[in-house]
Amino acid sequence: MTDGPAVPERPDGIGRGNPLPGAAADGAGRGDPVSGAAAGGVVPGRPDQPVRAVPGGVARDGITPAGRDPGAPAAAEVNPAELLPGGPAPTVAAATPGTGGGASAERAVLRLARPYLGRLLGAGLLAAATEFAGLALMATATWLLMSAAGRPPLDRLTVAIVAVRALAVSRGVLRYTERLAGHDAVLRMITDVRARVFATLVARRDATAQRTGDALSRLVSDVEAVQDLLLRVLVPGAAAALVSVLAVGSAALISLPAAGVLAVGLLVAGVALPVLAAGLTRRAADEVAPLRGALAVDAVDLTHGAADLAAFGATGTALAAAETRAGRLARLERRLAATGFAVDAAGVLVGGLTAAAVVVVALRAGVGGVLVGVLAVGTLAAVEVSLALVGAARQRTQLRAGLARLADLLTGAGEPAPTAPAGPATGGHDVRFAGVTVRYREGAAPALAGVDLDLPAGRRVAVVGPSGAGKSTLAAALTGAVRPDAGRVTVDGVDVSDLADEELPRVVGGLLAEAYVFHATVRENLLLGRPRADEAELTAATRAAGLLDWVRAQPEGWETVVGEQGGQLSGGQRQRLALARALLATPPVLVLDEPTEGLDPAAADAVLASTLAATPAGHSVLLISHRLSGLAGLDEIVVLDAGRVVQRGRHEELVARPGWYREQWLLQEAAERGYLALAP
Ligand SMILES: Nc1ncnc2c1ncn2[C@@H]1O[C@H](COP(=O)(O)OP(=O)(O)OP(=O)(O)O)[C@@H](O)[C@H]1O
Repeated sequence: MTDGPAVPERPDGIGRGNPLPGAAADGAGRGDPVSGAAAGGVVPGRPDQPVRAVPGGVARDGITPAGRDPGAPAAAEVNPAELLPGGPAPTVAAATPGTGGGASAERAVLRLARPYLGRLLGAGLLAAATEFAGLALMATATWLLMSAAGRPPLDRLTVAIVAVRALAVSRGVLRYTERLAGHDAVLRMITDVRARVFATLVARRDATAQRTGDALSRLVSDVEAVQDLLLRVLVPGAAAALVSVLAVGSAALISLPAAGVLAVGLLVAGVALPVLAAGLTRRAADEVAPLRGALAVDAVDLTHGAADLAAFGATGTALAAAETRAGRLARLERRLAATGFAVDAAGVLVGGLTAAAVVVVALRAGVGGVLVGVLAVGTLAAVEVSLALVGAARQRTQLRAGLARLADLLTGAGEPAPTAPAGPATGGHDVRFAGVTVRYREGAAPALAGVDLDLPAGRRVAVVGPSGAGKSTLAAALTGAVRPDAGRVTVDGVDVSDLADEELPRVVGGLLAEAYVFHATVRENLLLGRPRADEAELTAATRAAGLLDWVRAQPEGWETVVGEQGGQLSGGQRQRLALARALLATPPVLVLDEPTEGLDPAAADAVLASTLAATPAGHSVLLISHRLSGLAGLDEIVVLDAGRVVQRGRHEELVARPGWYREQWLLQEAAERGYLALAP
């Protein structure tokens, strides 16, 4: 707080509703860098359950405000597609969340590969050609060596010699082009996927967007799972299957029975072993991706929250919890590696046995010595190629969890539904709180108790009151982050909870607590408010928020990068940037939770005045404020205390009456003028 000693301090503010795109608090809530004690719930003085976010707000102690379905999908107010250079994303079909539905998650993710299908197919064919060239090289070289042992005339060997050279060279060239084509296709695709994941995370209102470690893991590991799925599973898997068929066909030209034995060996190596490998590794693999995500969260929490953990004497406990998780991950990875080695060894055995069986069968079928050698070596090479399917199956199993998480994310919030405000929303809406009671926990004192409030179109109301009075809960009830236990919050007569997730943000929006500023340019941060805003609109909003002079003073102007979490800005500049973004969105019902926090009194007055002036006439404003200065122009001021409305009226009426408002106003006035000693 910067408003002087007379202004009550805020509590840590956990549970502040935050329904805006990009306004997700980085962690559990205001002033809580420990992100909900994710590292095992170790923060003293806090319940040991992790903080859980509900759409639009974070519930402490894993308790969702009564009545709110924690599983309800969050709406993406910003259309992620519009943030991307490539235009709208292909729709991702529903994947079963958290699924056993690895295949459906795969399908959902693979839909993203559609634009790159041609390139991927090319890469697959090149991979098959590479493998087949290797197989043919082995077989031809064997024929050449064995034939040469009989010292035939050179011209009988010439074709084979040329073929060996050609195959050796072409194999290298093919391998190179296959890698080039495969990586080119996949890197193009995952760049796109990563951008979509980022945009989706930005737009989400739930826990995913609140946990930077988890978000990082999604952006890195889960997206890499897509890369691995294509490069290490599908492309080599398809190539191995194709080459196996070609190998059996080639062997059949020499001996049908030998080809039959080879087919059986290839089926064991290419089908049975992969199924076995997948089965053996599935359970451990399913645990690995979430554990990696949790460890990433631990790392972020331990780093960002180091000072707080140390201050609370909780560093040791937090480290121990993270180490336990790391130990579990290491054990799982060791188990996966051991299983992998065992299956690989079985694969080598299958290769040897198949080659031996092929030799026996070929000899019995009367195949000549040189060709038996060719069949034996060809079999070894073919089985080796098909063993790629074992690796692919194992890899696929390990990717399931990451892919499912990714599919969940993109399915839940990545749909390019036209939820973003395309331009200034016009027309006002009537908001009404009728007897609203909110209780965060059964038996606890209500955060709001029977609150009535009218906010018709065009009206401007301030909600003030001491810390913990329920001001933010009031805003959260309006944004749908908290559902009342009793009473109703309605917009144009429709209960807020009956409005579709994407409907409400079109009507109600603004600046809520701890708006998040992204490690991006000023322009990009602002465009979250209105993706298609033009220069004039950016300028107007930034001017109203009191940030325009600063932007103009920067050498990079709008393109100034603001640093991670807006770290290269002062607290006041961050707040103004967030405010400008909220103003750009121009929701018909503008909620402003402490819009001038972090600004000095003069700047706060100026910014509040220009903000109110910038709000279109028909739009209503719900202003939550600790500062009482600058409220004189508002239609109504509602004073909350312990969840109840204790005073209401216009500024001049309230300062004339004894009560909390008058006392605080005098106190703040005195404090701001530096006359604290004279205050009553
Ligand atoms: N998610 C939550 N879980 C449990 N209790 C909560 C939660 N959020 C708020 N509360 C409690 O509800 C009451 C009202 O909190 P609220 O944040 O609405 O107050 P406020 O007036 O906005 O306070 P401040 O001005 O300090 O931000 C407080 O007692 C607070 O501890």
